[in-house]
Amino acid sequence: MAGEVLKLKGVEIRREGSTLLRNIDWTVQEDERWVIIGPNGAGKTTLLQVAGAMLFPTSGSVEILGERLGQADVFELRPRIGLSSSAVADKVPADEKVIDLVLTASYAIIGRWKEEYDSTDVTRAVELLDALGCAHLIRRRFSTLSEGERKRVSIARALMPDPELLLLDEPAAGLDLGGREDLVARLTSLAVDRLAPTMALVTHHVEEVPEGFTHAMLLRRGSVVATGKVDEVFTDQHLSKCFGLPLQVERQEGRWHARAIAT
Ligand SMILES: Nc1ncnc2c1ncn2[C@@H]1O[C@H](COP(=O)(O)OP(=O)(O)OP(=O)(O)O)[C@@H](O)[C@H]1O
Repeated sequence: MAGEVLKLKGVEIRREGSTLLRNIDWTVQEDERWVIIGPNGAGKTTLLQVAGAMLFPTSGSVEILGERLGQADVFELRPRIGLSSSAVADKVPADEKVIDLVLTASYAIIGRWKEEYDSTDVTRAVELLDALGCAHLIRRRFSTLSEGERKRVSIARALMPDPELLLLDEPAAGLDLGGREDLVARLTSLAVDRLAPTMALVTHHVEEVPEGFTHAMLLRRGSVVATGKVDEVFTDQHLSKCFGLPLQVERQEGRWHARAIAT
């Protein structure tokens, strides 16, 4: 069996009297691809921040890539994780160039300073941007990009350190229909690539789940509604409970669709 990449036990996050995550148990094996779904405010981004070693739990234990959060050096751990999130994008300095934003992922830092990069790093960054359809944006300032362009650049950045764990927070948000379908196709290729990193993807929509994603967790108000293999988790009953309205879900040619049932 492949190794454990993530192991969360009894994780709670509390802030200002609110419980953002409640008693979360989550184990992710190396060859698994996870999707985390839930309504606004369910705690999805918070969970991904924990998995990305960006947030420490108030209680419970977290192991990431065999390292225990609280004991491990996060500055050594973070470059092993690729995280694409608007929480990262929001921290980018206004004058940061796209190429520098991707390059600095090698050190898991934001904002180019005096670090040295060799030609191999630059070539890799350019190739990743090209693969995500962003070659023409290399010299642009990140702050001037459209929402969809930012998403693609953020994914290139997340892949730059050749991560062992890839975390994507709402990668399709803000993309137009063509952009969404293009991204879903790229993630499908990545999901079935045996050499690709272990992945966890956050979304609000089952329509955005790429084929090849093996497992799902449904979150509502900080608690797990259902977790396990995608086929067993994506049921009318589980999704209706998760989103708080009667839903019907179906799978056609590998893609999922959900809609409200008229009452
Ligand atoms: N510092 C804080 N203090 C109090 N509540 C907070 C704090 N930070 C986040 N929250 C709340 O925690 C909840 C979970 O937030 P989170 O961003 O993880 O949800 P989400 O599922 O990603 O939501 P969305 O789908 O809207 O992006 C939200 O209700 C949010 O308002």
